Amino acid sequence: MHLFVLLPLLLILLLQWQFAPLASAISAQFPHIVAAMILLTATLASLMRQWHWLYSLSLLGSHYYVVQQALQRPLTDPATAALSFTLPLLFTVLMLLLQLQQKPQLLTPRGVLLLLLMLLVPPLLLLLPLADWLALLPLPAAFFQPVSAQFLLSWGQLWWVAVIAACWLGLLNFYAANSQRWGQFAAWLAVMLFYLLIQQPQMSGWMTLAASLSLLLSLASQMLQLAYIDELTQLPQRRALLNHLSRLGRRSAVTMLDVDHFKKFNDTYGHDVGDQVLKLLGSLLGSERGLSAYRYGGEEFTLVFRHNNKDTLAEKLEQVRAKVAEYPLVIRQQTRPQDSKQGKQQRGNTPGSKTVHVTISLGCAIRNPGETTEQLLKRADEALYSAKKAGRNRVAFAR
Ligand SMILES: Nc1nc2c(ncn2[C@@H]2O[C@H](COP(=O)(O)OP(=O)(O)OP(=O)(O)O)[C@@H](O)[C@H]2O)c(=O)[nH]1
Repeated sequence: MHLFVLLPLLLILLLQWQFAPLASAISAQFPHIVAAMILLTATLASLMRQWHWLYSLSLLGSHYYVVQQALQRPLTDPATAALSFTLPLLFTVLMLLLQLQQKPQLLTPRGVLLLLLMLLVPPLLLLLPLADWLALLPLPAAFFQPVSAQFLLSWGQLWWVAVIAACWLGLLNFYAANSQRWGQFAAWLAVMLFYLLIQQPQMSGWMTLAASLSLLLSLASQMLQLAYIDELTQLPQRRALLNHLSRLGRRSAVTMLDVDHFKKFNDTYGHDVGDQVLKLLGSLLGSERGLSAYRYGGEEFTLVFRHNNKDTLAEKLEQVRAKVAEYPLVIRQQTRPQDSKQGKQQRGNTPGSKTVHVTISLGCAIRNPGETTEQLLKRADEALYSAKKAGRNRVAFAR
């Protein structure tokens, strides 16, 4: 869950209700502050070569521009009312498009097209006779009724916003979405909240500010993820391990573990299948309780324990070793037929998959008084070496 991306929204609402003088001092600088925040986030994203963030930031910017240009009039004006009905719908469609599709590289024809779409489509609405078109729609009058005198969002809008928010949240959770997707959801929610609170002064500025801050937070979280999390195994990597080791307590232990005969495994089944093994190992180790697992590099992993009880350690490590050794790895047939006709003929005739097992060796070192983490890691590595020498698929403790 990346619900922290909603923090700017909550803080801004709190600021408005509890610290009104500060809020009005900030809002006096709108729209400059809002534009600066969008530009700052876009600059950071570009510096980090995360170009695909520019799509949602452009959409946010162009939406804000249209709101500034055409939604500052009373909603009793039919053209303004029609725009306030259509613009959130268009914003939602474009945000969902960004959310659902694989984002292309920016400097490709598809990338440039997508960027132009995000920048130009919202302002295009200003040129269309929206009020005339809406009058032709066979929708019941209740659909356009405002929810209340305070909340001018119509019942129809409230319905679709609620349904989309619920489905979107469900999908984000179901697919364990990354922080960028959560950031886009938070940005969308902030913009929708603007339409709900459209009567309040400066709401478009506040909510666009909240949306861009959510995108900034999710960008920062993605960068941290890239710096600390290994993409293949989804375990924290060596940099995170060194960080952990730098604040390791006196009562602690470190285990180095390594897949046995992994070179041979790669040679036999291919590097891709080898990657699948590391991925699986990552998820097995990551779900173990009472330890912190890291990918040290290659096919080596490190487990850090916050205690130095040798019996408990031996029991736990033996459990891990056995779990990996007993886990059945299903390897799918690698050589696919070139054409589909041949494939149809082959289907069912060839053995489609095969089950294999891998084993790991583990070397554990319990921290000695006054020992540095480098010495501790070195002893764990030596213990691993002795486990390998003693025949592999076993746990060895350092002396
Ligand atoms: N598939 C895959 N293989 C990797 C990765 N990182 C390292 N390897 C392979 O891991 C193998 C490590 O081989 P060795 O260090 O010789 O060790 P081993 O074959 O496991 O033998 P022992 O450790 O002595 O049991 C090499 O073939 C590397 O190419 C990776 O990310 N993916």
